[in-house]
Amino acid sequence: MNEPEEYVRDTPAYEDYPIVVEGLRNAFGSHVIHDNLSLKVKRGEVIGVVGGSGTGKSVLMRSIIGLQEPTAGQIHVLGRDMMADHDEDDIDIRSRWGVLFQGGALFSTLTVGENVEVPLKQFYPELSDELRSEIARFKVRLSGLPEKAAFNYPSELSGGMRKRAGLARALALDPELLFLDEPTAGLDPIGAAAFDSLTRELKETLGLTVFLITHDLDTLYAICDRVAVLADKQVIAVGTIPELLALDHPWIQEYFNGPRGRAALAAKGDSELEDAMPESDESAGMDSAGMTGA
Ligand SMILES: Nc1ncnc2c1ncn2[C@@H]1O[C@H](COP(=O)(O)OP(=O)(O)OP(=O)(O)O)[C@@H](O)[C@H]1O
Repeated sequence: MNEPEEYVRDTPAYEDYPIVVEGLRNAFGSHVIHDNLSLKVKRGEVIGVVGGSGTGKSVLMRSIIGLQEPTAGQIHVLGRDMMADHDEDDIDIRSRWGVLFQGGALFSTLTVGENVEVPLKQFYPELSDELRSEIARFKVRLSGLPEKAAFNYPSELSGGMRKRAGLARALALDPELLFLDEPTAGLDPIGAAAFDSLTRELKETLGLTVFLITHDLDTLYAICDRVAVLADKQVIAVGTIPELLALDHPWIQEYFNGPRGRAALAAKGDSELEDAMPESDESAGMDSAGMTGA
């Protein structure tokens, strides 16, 4: 099966890195999205994934959770080789992560509670209706919604509430990994900040590892332990924000050191980070390639 020994389940490296992507290639016809892309996600971290529009952030997430079959490369999730032939264990592995897709992807004909019950029914068909409904209502509350929202249809909720409903469904099975695709897109700044706090709080209390695709600089500063930057078909750098600020890659400088980046930093009010920020016309020393795969 050509599996790198160190990432097989129950080994220390698998414990440290629940998501390991190596040499990934994705292409749609002649359109190459990823070429030799590698990324290791540490257990217990919130990793932010950023990059220009169309750089393949969502395709990367879909590859990791098995919704997109890559052309080449290796992906290990929780010690499982995602490129290997599917077997019965795949049912088990899919119950160990939760996903909040862009837009929430809720079933419009089901109530919020029924939406949360969908994965419970799929993976635990033996649960009684009563217990399943009770678990769903608990997840709704855990996501910061009033319990009565469980009885609403998605169309009856605000955009922010729908995101929380999607989060409740992502948490239905007590996952170890949480994938969030642009969770604060479309939310007002107060709603976005509240969602960020909730994500951080859930990560701390539930011990989650969070893979977070975002364009939201405030979110990066507020809750991400490290940030992975997609450009040129690869992850060109991974690190803390101060580490990324020290790189002289033009996209990274433009992103973090441009007007919106500086505004987000000022809003964060972190003097240590501000000290790490180079002057806008200064090019700092570290080579971006050196950071890749950290
Ligand atoms: N199923 C598909 N068939 C063909 N092309 C696709 C498919 N899915 C994605 N693509 C293309 O792959 C590229 C990367 O898409 P992806 O949605 O991952 O970008 P992204 O970085 O998440 O962008 P954004 O920030 O705008 O959401 C885009 O050019 C997109 O058109």
